[in-house]
Amino acid sequence: MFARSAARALKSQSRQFSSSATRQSKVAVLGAGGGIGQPLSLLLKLNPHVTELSLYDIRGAPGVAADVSHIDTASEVHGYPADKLDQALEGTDVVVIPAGVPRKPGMTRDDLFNTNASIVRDLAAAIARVSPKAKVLVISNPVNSTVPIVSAVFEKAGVYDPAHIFGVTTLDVVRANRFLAGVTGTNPKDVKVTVVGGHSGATIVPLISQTPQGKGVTGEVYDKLVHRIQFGGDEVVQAKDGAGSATLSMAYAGARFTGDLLRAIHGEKGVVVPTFVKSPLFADQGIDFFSSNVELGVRTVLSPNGVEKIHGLGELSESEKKLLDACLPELKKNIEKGKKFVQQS
Ligand SMILES: NC(=O)C1=CN([C@@H]2O[C@H](COP(=O)(O)OP(=O)(O)OC[C@H]3O[C@@H](n4cnc5c(N)ncnc54)[C@H](O)[C@@H]3O)[C@@H](O)[C@H]2O)C=CC1
Ligand SMILES: O=C([O-])CC(=O)C(=O)O
Repeated sequence: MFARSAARALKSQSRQFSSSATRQSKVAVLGAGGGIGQPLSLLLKLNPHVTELSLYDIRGAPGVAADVSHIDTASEVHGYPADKLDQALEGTDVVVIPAGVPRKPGMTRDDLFNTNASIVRDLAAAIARVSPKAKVLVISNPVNSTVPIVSAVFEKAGVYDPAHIFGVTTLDVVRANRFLAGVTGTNPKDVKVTVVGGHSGATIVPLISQTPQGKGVTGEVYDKLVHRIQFGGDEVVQAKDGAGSATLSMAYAGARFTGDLLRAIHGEKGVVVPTFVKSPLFADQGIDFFSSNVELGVRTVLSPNGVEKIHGLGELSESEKKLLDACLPELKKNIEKGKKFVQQS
């Protein structure tokens, strides 16, 4: 009896092992030659779920690919120059987009719209054509507008699955965890702040009251903490003094979110993280994209893997309700701007 159940357990274990070992995940990075793209490609080379890494940029991707490909992990790496976008996208499961220009001091993320909207639109059109089932992770700013742009392009192409398109807001979570740990003298690894809304200034809403560490943070300390989380990007832009915005922390955040999604794709249950997606939470107010905790996973409708479940916001403090009130109108404008851009294209 014991021998039979032990044999059954062993068989199921080996099936599990072989299915995860043989599952292929091809990940493409569009904008791989840039400040984020290079370290992001490096970190993805270290992820055991990535079996093939496809690096594309209008400048420098073959060089980055040659460099990263010497790292002694199992994945294959290929670099593609400007005229080889379709080849870069063929058969991809996940496409991460950090292509576009970064801010300089004095600019808002929305000031990047004129340049980045068309870059993201054109890359999205190529993904929709070549690899329509890929999960698309948008890093390029302004995220509040570029995610609606990618979604509208997919919709126009007739291949839109809202469960497959994600705005990467993980850097806001990373900052919130680090800064809250800083003011409370705790270890950031034990801090888990949910950040909701969007990804720019007042649209970034950290739910500090929902963490055990944040409960005692009030008054001026709280106000300064929230401001630092909302404007952490500006802190880096100013410190870099014209040389760009966050690249290393963003590469970490991008690799972390990609890793979370890959873990879910490879069968792990209960992977719940904030990300900016098509969302019902404030759709009745005309805001149909919103970042909140999302369970990543396997879906049975439309096609597999992606957004499994969108969580509500939970209980908010009075301060958080005010932050949310300030977030919504700005977010709505940013989303509408993205949608209108594609309609008029
Ligand atoms: N979501 C987030 O939390 C964050 C987003 N960002 C955004 O990420 C974007 C990239 O930032 P960086 O890497 O610092 O900029 P960067 O200028 O260093 O790199 C951008 C790369 O995109 C490439 N590129 C431009 N047009 C392209 C196209 N059509 N196809 C493929 N590649 C193209 C450029 O050649 C360059 O290598 C910016 O829009 C920035 O605002 C930055 C930090 C955090
Ligand atoms: O601030 C920027 O322009 C880049 C960014 O999105 C961030 O660092 O959060």
